[in-house]
Amino acid sequence: MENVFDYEDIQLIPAKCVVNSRSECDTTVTLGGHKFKLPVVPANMQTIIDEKIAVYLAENGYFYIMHRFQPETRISFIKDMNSRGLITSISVGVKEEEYDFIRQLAEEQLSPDFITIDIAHGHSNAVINMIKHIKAHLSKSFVIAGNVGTPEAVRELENAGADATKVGIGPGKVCITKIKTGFGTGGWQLAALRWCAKAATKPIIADGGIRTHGDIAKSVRFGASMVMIGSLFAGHEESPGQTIEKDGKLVKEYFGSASEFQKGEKKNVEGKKMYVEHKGALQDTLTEMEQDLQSSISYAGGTSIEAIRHVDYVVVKNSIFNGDKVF
Ligand SMILES: NC(=O)C1=CN([C@@H]2O[C@H](COP(=O)(O)OP(=O)(O)OC[C@H]3O[C@@H](n4cnc5c(N)ncnc54)[C@H](OP(=O)(O)O)[C@@H]3O)[C@@H](O)[C@H]2O)C=CC1
Ligand SMILES: Nc1nc2c(ncn2[C@@H]2O[C@H](COP(=O)(O)O)[C@@H](O)[C@H]2O)c(=O)[nH]1
Repeated sequence: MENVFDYEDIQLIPAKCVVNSRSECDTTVTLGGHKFKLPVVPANMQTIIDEKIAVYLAENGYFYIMHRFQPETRISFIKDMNSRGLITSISVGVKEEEYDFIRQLAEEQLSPDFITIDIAHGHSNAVINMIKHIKAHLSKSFVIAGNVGTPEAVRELENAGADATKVGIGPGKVCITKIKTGFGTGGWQLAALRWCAKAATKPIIADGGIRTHGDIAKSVRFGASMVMIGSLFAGHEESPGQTIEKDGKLVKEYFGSASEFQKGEKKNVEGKKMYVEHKGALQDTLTEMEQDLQSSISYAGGTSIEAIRHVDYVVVKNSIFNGDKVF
């Protein structure tokens, strides 16, 4: 692979503006036949989403993916969302009991709108077999499979029946995969996204490494239909997890799904725990993201997300922040 780069190495080049106000720019996106307000989904992690946030997001037109770390609650979650007329979007793993779970959903005629297979190393027979199992039992569910970091993996999962693939191994804020294993897309996630997107025939979700709202536009430019974000969504009033006071400031915990805190044991740990600044209301962040993306669209010289996909860019190796701290 030549010409690797990451989010902070890239600047998109402005094109002539065609709107009189940024409010004319449309940030909506369609995935799996459903229209969402933003091409953004909060990470399916236990300190990022819970049932209450899922309901809020679905009721307000945002995409969500519920995590899989309280497996016994998934059926009642689906029934509750169905009773409210809301989109159902859950996660599964690949262990034997997950096969039974999919069979149970089919028997109870509970077909989630979206099922995400959430595995660290998604380029595997374990994921391919699970995609086929879901498609055999719940043919109407839109299957998102991951995580992967190569075009070969994208092709194989798409060929197995995945409706979308999720790209990103190791770029996450609480990820230590790159340090513990030496593998992944950490440090070159945006280039990996472009590499994968060239092979993809179905939507790609870019997962991990987004540190600023501008990184959402950059992801779209390099082939993402949607981005998954953890750290920017951590620390809100509504976020699950403990709030504590540190050096006179309120902070909230954010931990990796493969951390010791999540697993309850020190085995194959590839995630850590950190504290992030308390950020206020979730909706304020969503609103700011929408405004910033509207502005991105205006700089792209268009009126919709599509305009961003075609802009030129320059590589300014590690220099765009010029030593400035972003947040
Ligand atoms: N996006 C990312 O960079 C990463 C994300 N994560 C997140 O952490 C959570 C836990 O992930 P994961 O450990 O996959 O889930 P699980 O603990 O549910 O493991 C799933 C299955 O895959 C096996 N497995 C896990 N890693 C590997 C590997 N590298 N090679 C072969 N088999 C493997 C496990 O067996 P065994 O444990 O016995 O090996 C298990 O049978 C997920 O939410 C995932 O998204 C974790 C790491 C990286
Ligand atoms: N290597 C690990 N990656 C993890 C773990 N838990 C979650 N994740 C991934 O991170 C993103 C969120 O990234 P962020 O940069 O936006 O904070 C998440 O969607 C997962 O793909 C983990 O324990 N280890």
